[in-house]
Amino acid sequence: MPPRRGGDAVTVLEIRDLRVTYTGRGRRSVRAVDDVSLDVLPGETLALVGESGSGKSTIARCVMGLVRPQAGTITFEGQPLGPVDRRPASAQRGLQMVFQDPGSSLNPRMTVGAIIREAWRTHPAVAPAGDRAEALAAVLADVGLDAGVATRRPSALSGGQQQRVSIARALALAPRLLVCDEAVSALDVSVQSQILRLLVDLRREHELSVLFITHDLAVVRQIADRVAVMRSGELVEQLPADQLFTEPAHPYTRDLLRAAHQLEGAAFDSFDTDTSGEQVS
Ligand SMILES: Nc1ncnc2c1ncn2[C@@H]1O[C@H](COP(=O)(O)OP(=O)(O)OP(=O)(O)O)[C@@H](O)[C@H]1O
Repeated sequence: MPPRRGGDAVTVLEIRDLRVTYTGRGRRSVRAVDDVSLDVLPGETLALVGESGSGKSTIARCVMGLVRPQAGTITFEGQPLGPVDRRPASAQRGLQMVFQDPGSSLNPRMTVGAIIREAWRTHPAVAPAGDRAEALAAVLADVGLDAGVATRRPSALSGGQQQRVSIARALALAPRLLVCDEAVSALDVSVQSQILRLLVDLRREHELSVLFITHDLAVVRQIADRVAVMRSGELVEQLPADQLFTEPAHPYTRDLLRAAHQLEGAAFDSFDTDTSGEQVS
């Protein structure tokens, strides 16, 4: 099936009428995602925002095949996606995720080099044919890490370096879509900015599309082209990232912005009044 078109561009990820209800033992069920439809277009970063518990991570986990929706479809480059173990290798590899906490998503017993070689072992179709040491150094250089990092374990690295390793592991598989779930939330603000700049550069260099999940609207300004706003499992609004800050239509989006202003104070205001027109993409 050829990839479908959303406007003029082929849709990389198409989510239609997605519904997820969690049913805990002896507890009431939670409708985490309620008939959500979204598209991610080639080369764009779509930010999925909303307060804690609004269903953002559940959508990411459905996209990655880790949660099975009760209803709806997810299509990647025109191919409907099922649970992760039933996905073709090309779709498993083409869709990579970067988690919030690299400390727990990287195997602490493996060196950085072994972590990346393991990714290639799992997906031999994209493993380098020639000198692996050279390819490893190139992947690490892509994320701003020295080749010497390959012999170290994640615990010997800073949080920012660990997140760079997570991104390198994803990049090693030549993905087309990166799903980042609160990928900078655990980092200091200055390190956050470095990782966000790295993601912006990599998106351009590697022609990636990005689904970026965050509760932090200041982050949206730095990375997103478009924004989808979630509340209590429902999608309340989709709009260009610039408009989020200037003309949010939905009252809930305005509440989110107001809350962000109160939290971030002057630092957030400076984002809002920045008219330098500096491009991040
Ligand atoms: N495994 C689970 N079992 C039961 N309920 C769950 C499970 N995972 C999430 N939930 C519930 O589903 C709803 C949506 O959670 P989800 O983690 O998707 O939201 P979120 O917007 O990503 O929030 P956060 O940023 O806090 O993770 C919440 O009410 C949450 O408590």
